[in-house]
Amino acid sequence: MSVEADVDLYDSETFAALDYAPDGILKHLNTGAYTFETGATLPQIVLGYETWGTLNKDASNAVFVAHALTGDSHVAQGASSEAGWWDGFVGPGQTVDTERYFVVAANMVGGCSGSTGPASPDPNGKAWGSRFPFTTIKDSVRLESRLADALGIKVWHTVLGGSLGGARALEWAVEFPERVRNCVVVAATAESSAEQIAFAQAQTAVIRLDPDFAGGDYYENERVPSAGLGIARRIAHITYRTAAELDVRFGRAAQGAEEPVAGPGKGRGRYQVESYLDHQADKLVSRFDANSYVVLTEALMSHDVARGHGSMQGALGRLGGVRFLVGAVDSDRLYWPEQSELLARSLPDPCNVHYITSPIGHDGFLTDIEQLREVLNREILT
Ligand SMILES: CC(=O)SCCNC(=O)CCNC(=O)[C@H](O)C(C)(C)COP(=O)(O)OP(=O)(O)OC[C@H]1O[C@@H](n2cnc3c(N)ncnc32)[C@H](O)[C@@H]1OP(=O)(O)O
Ligand SMILES: N[C@@H](CCO)C(=O)O
Repeated sequence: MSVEADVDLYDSETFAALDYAPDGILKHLNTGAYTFETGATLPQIVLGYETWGTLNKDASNAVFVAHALTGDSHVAQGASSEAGWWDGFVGPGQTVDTERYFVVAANMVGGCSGSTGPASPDPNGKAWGSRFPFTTIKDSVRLESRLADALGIKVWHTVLGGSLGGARALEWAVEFPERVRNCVVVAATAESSAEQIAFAQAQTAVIRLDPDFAGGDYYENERVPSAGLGIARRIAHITYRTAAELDVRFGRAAQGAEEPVAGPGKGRGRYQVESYLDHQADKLVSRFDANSYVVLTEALMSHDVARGHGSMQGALGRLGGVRFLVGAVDSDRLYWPEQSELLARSLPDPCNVHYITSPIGHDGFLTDIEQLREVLNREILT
């Protein structure tokens, strides 16, 4: 059970009393009106965020952790009863040591975990639904800069993330190079490739084709687009793992007593791997909003540091003052290591890519992030 405190940016006294405590508990900041990159304006954007540790006197120990597509601000357990998704990596005495660093994580605008998104009410109390503006990663970091302002953080010691979170970390550096000392980009790229856009489009298309999607305005209906969201997750989850892992884990085995090769008059059972995908789909459907999935997926499709800077070189060339650590999963078939290599050699100070060795593929940035502990603690979080 999370304690929630609503905090208004403009009520600085209340904010000062609440901003640093307790660890891992969801808080809200009303950042006011915001005009999105594409020109639409919403009268109010609230960011849900969590913090761990204490900001030091000169505000030089702040670390921003950016979550991935279906992640959230609950990076580490802290004082909450719920485990965090990077427990063991972020926490007291961990790689990102919350006894030394003040860690901040914000739920991305457009999501469904505490920040304003399509399910949030408009001024008349009706969910934004289909009227929620197209959102980009640049929007995400521009809004997060208001949170940094409110917390008194002029410069992040480090911005850090994997996958969509890595894209957010990189955009932080591109948008605000003077506000980022170190940038850690894991399993992410400088732009979404044609193949990444293609995988994503298959997911958003299947959600939109679910009759229960109702054009995005389903919040007052009895049914929500669970089927479409579940299929989107299945497509996505296959890209997060590898053929080799699925073969070793499941092979062609049947799920329990189910018979995938059915005789006459028999219903067909499932292979284990089908049951596994069904489970991954059901889990996401139980915790995620379909509109948010579309908004965040399309934000990732739009990812291109070059936009507004002429070219990738134009965007990255300005980052001479930022120290980078680029990480990749060696078996990642969604965010190809070659793309991380391209990013690393396109930086003003070209660097090596540090590899997570894992048979899992893209999700290795979640399951095996500890492999970056040594290099992170040697080069960045020293
Ligand atoms: C950045 C973020 O996304 S943070 C937010 C948390 N993120 C997520 O939850 C994302 C979705 N999950 C994932 O991406 C992955 O599950 C990870 C990366 C978190 C964990 O990976 P792994 O430890 O390798 O878990 P794995 O993929 O094996 O899944 C295990 C689940 O599959 C289930 N499972 C395994 N085999 C089968 C099967 N044959 N039939 C049905 N279910 C199965 C397990 O029971 C387990 O269920 P549970 O998660 O409900 O306990
Ligand atoms: N499993 C991760 C992978 C996406 O990067 C997620 O759902 O956010």
